[in-house]
Amino acid sequence: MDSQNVGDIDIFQQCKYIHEVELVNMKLQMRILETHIETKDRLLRNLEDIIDEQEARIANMEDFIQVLSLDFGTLSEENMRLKNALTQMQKSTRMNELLETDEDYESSDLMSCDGGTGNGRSTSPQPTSDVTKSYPLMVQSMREESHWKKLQRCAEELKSEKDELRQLALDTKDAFNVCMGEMKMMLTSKTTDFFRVLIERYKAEMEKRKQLHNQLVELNGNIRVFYRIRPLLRLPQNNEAEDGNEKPVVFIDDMDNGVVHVTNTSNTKKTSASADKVIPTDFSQEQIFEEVSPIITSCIDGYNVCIFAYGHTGSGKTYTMEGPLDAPGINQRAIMQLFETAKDRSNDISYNIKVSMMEIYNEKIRDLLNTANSNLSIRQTDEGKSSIPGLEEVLVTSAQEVTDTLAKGRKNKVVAATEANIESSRSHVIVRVVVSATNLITKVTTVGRLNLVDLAGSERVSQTNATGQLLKEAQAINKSLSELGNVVLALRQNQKHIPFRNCQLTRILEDSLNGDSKTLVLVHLSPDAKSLNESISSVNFAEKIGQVFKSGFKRDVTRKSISGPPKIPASPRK
Ligand SMILES: Nc1ncnc2c1ncn2[C@@H]1O[C@H](COP(=O)(O)OP(=O)(O)OP(=O)(O)O)[C@@H](O)[C@H]1O
Repeated sequence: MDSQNVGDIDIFQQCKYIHEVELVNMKLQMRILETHIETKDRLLRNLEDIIDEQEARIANMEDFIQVLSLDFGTLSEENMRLKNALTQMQKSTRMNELLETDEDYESSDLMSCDGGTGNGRSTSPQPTSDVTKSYPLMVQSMREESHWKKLQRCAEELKSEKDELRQLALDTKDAFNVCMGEMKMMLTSKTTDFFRVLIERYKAEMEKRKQLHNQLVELNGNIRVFYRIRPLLRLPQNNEAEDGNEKPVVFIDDMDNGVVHVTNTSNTKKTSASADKVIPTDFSQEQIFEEVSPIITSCIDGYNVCIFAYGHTGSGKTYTMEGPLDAPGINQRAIMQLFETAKDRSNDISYNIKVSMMEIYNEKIRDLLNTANSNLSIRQTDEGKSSIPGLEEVLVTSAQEVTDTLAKGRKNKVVAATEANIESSRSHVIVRVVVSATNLITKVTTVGRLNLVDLAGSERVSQTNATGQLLKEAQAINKSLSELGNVVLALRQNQKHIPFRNCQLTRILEDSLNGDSKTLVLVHLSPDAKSLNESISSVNFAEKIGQVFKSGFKRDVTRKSISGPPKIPASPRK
C-alpha cells in the first residue's frame, strides 16, 4: 500500500470516526431533546391536572358561595321577620299600656311581672302565643330584664304623656266652652237686637199696610176675609189624629198674620194672598168672638151686617157659628152682646130685637122656628126691599129666650148624610137678627140687620161621589156658593150690576149686603191632610172675594142701606 492510500484510509477513518462521534452526539442530543420533551409533556400534564383540580375547586367554591348566599338570604329574611315581630310587639305593648286605665295598668303590670302566676320575677308582657312560638329568641330577649325595664320606662313616660294630654284636652275643652258661651251670648244678644229692630220695623210697615188696606177695603164696600184653622181632631177611641197624619197641612205664616200656607209633606201647595186676619188654631170661642164683635156692635147702630162661615164639610163652620153647648159660638154670643149694648144705652134708646132662623135647602126656604113653613118665598116690598112673608120672627127679651130660640131652630136643621161626612149639614142656615133702635129724644128709628150664615159644605161634587138626591143637593150648594162669591166680588169691585137674583141665598141677603153694609167671610180650613185639596179650593175662594179693586172705580152712593145708618167709623178692626 502506497502512502497516499494509507493517508486516504486514515482520513476516511477519521472522518468515519468523526461522523460516528457526531452521530452519537446527535443521538445524545436527540435523547436529551426527547427527555426534555418528555419532561415538558409531563410538566404539561401536571399543569393540566393542576388546572383541572383548580377548576374543580372553583366550581366547588361557586357551589359553596351559592349555598352560602342562599343561607344568607334566608337569614336576612328571618332577620326582617324578627325585626317586624319585635316592632309589632313593642307597639302592642305601648298600645296596651296607653289603653289601660291606671288601675288596669297597675294590675296588668303586676300580672306581667310574675307572668300571671305571682312568681314575682319581672318579665316582659307576653306576646301572643303565635309570636312566642315563631320567635323564641325574640321572646327570650324581651324577657331580659334590662329590656323590660326600658319598656317599663317607656310605658311610664307614655302614661305621663297621656295624663298630660288628657289634662290638656280637659283644659282646652273648658276654655273652648267658656269661649263658646261668651260668643253665643254675644251673638244671641246681637242677633236678638237685630231681629227685634227688624221685627219692629216689619210690624210698623205691616200696620201701615193694613191701615191703607183698611181704607181701601172701606172704599171698596167693607168686606173682610178671615181664615180660621181648626185644630187637628183626635179619634175618641185611641186619641190618634183624625186621618192618621199627625202633621197639620195648614199653617199661619210666621211673619204675616193674614197669610196661610197649605202644604203637604213634600212641597208647598199654596200660599194665600194676605187676608185681613188668620185666626190661629188654638183660639177659644171667646177669643174669636172678640175678633168679630166690633162688626156686630155696628148692627145696633143701624148697619147691616153679614157674617158668613165658609168651608168644606168638617172644617168647623157650625162649630164657629153655633158651637157646642159648653162653648157657644158667634150666634149666641152676638145676640147676647146686642142685649148688653142695648141695656147700656137704654136711657137714650129703646131697642127691639127679633130673631128668625131659616135654612135654604135645595133652593127651598124653610123656617127653622116654625116647621110648618117649609117652602117660603121671597117677595119684593113697595120700598124695593126683599122680604119673606110668613117667616117667624121671635122677639127676644132675655138671654134664656135667645138660647131657647136658637136651640129650637137647631133641632129642625136638615142634616143629610154624605160620603164625606155623615153628619154634614147640606143646607145654608141663616140666623137673622133685626135690631130696631128708637131714639127716645128724637124718636127716630133705625133698623140694623145681622145675618149669621152657616153655609153648607163647599166640597166639590167630584170629591163626594154623590149621586141622586145628594148630587142634586151638592149641585145646588155649589151654585149658591159660587153666586155668593160673585155677589161679594161684584160688591167689592163696586160693579154697576150685582147678581143678587141668581139664587135664593143672595136674594135673601140682598138688603143686608147692599148699601153701606159690612160683610165678614170666615173661611174655615181644616188642617188634616185628606182635606188638602178642599182647603186649597177654600183659599182660592177667599182670594177671589178678597180681591181689592185697586183703581178706576167710583163709590156707588145709590147702594145705601134703607134705614140710613149714622156715620160712625166703619172699620170693624181694632
Ligand atoms: N175650633 C175647633 N175646636 C175643636 N173642635 C172643632 C173646632 N172646629 C171644629 N171642630 C170639630 O170638628 C168637627 C167638624 O166641625 P163642624 O161640624 O163644625 O164642621 P162643618 O164645617 O160645620 O161641617 P158641615 O159642613 O158638615 O156642617 C166637629 O166634631 C167639631 O166639634
